[in-house]
Amino acid sequence: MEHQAEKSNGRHDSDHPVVSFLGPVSSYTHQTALQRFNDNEYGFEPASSITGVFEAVQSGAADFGVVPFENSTNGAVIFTLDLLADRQSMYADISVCDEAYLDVSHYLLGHKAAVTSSPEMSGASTPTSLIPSPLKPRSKPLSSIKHIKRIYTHPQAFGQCEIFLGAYLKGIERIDVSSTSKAAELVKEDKTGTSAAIASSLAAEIHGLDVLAKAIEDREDNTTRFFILRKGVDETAKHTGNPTKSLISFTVDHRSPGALADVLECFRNKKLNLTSINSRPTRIVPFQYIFFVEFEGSLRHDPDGRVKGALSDLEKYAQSWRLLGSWEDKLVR
Ligand SMILES: O=C(O)C(=O)C[C@]1(C(=O)O)C=C[C@@H](O)C=C1
Repeated sequence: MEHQAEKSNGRHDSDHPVVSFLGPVSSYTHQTALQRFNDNEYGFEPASSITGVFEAVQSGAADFGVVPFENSTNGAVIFTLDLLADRQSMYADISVCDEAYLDVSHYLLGHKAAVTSSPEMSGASTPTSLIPSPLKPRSKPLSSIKHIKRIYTHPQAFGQCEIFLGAYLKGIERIDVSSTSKAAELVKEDKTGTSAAIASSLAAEIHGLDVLAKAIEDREDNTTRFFILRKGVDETAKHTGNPTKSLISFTVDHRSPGALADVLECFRNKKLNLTSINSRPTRIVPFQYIFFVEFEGSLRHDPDGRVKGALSDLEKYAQSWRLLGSWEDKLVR
């Protein structure tokens, strides 16, 4: 039976706008794309990297792009921040037009050991003076995983499963790959049966892998936030009356004391709540940064002019800045 998510559906006719996502199929980004865009109305195209999604949107090969932005357990997705930093002005037309949240539950996938014994290990770490009360993993292996010699996944997923990995797979080689679904693909290809992937239950179904452990994420509330990208701004979009958020990037003069505080003050003065702040190296001068600030509000619906006011004040303190987009706040509080 073909799974709905097995199709990247490859529709390219003008009737179907194309959505580019970090693939291959069954990645969490793919699942988010399917959740956000109706399968009958859109074509879905996997990209092999987050860069590929940005390129597809900037070139017009795709109408929309879906990229991970941050995870509630492990923080910012630096690949996406680096692309939004756009140091070489390669993605000048890209804007963030929406966000989507996905509950992320990771599975350990692989091939069951030829002789299946019980899962032996208790998962209880020995308390040490340094860690007197080690955290207990939320789940345990369903069968023995003693044969596992290497684990593949996306670096974000490793960071979300540290307790389980520390308890049951300590010291096992970790191999970073471009997505969790790529990891599942590689494990399927490894005929030695000694590789495992951290990926979704959907990836297990699609690649026909054995589930060695379920729900191995450190926290039950593990959630990833994704951005929806498009080229330019949809001037026809109607304001729904729901709360909005915006994202800007900026640089400041690093020799000027308080320059960053001055920029942040622009938002405080206009009573605009900040919802996230991140930074990445400029890669021009060591230890100088491009900052990202997300705030509640939108320039396109700004009845009391607070956003306009903050952005015009910011002109005085930022060396350079860019409004990366505004969208409807989708966080369920
Ligand atoms: O690897 C995937 O499946 C992805 O869609 C990427 C990604 C991420 O970069 O955060 C998405 C959700 C999870 O947080 C882990 C990985």
